[in-house]
Amino acid sequence: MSEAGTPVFSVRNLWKVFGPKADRVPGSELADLPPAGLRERTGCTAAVRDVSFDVEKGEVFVVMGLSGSGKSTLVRCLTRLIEPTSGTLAIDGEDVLGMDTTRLRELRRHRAAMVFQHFGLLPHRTVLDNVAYGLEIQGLGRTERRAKAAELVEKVGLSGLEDRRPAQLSGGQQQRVGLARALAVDPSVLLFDEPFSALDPLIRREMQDEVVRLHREEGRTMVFITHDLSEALRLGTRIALMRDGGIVQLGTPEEIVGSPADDYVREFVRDVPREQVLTVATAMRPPTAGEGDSGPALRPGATVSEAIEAVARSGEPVARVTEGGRLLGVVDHACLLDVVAGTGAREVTV
Ligand SMILES: Nc1ncnc2c1ncn2[C@@H]1O[C@H](COP(=O)(O)OP(=O)(O)OP(=O)(O)O)[C@@H](O)[C@H]1O
Repeated sequence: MSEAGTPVFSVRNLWKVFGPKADRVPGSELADLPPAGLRERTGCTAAVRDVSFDVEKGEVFVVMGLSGSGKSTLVRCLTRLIEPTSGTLAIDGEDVLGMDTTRLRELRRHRAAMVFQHFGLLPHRTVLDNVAYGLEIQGLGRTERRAKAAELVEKVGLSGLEDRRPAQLSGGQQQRVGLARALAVDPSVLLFDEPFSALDPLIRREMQDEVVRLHREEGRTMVFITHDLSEALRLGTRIALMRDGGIVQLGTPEEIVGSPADDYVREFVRDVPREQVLTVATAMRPPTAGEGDSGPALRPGATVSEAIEAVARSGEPVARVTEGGRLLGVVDHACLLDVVAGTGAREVTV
């Protein structure tokens, strides 16, 4: 159990193997075969391979990886839309693998709402009725559910479009309806399966901002699948980077970019502008005598890029990193340039 209390999801040694006699793979010597070898010997694919992690309350947990790395299978296992082959899985401390069909239905409807890439809206219903749909299933009366739906339509920025049908909306607007519908049931966790990948870049960016805003305002727990690194870095509190069914690294964006776990991750993040992800808390050094007296003050979470701007604007040689009035360290030109150049920057401790 973590400081934040019971995790929303707690996943241990989870496997999903597709193919004949899949059960024999986890825990046997077959489990150590590389994907091609496993396929050759058994005809099986290990889409999720011995994966363990917790999703903490209030975080945006991003599952990232290339096509075929196992992202969708993993997230579908969380609500047993795909049945795991082995392992353990709990939501809010309750065993998911032991749930009967009624409890599972309740889990998918109320506790873990999914937002898909293809919006799955009902074409003959209006925006308002699409949003109210989840509440109808929950058995809420008509007046009550329309009032609640109107509130959510406003929350996702669709006021004025309540009476339109899905075909009369843009892709981004349709995705907002999908989002409002998922929010309507007030789930403990929202699961997003590449929800924005079909949208054009500007709208996609707008929807990402929407997710950031919703997260900030409501602190809702989210699990977000993407194959897009910049999306993962923008949205993720933590990122699980998958390869061949396994998690190769699980960490904050700063940990993944600042301390890649292996060459694969290093290659993956090679083109990321480090100064936009790494923070002054990582780049700073202890002050020498008198250095703490002047220079712009930054919070430890400020990015190196923000620090460069602050130092340049102030004309001072250093910026101070402070928290609650306390001086934590300073960043000078050399510290900041080290990060940009990727030279000698302190490793981020995980
Ligand atoms: N029903 C299935 N039967 C057999 N193999 C499957 C099945 N579903 C997925 N796989 C395989 O499992 C692996 C992981 O697939 P998955 O769809 O989870 O990956 P993904 O990372 O979500 O990919 P994408 O980004 O392309 O959606 C792939 O090798 C895929 O071919």
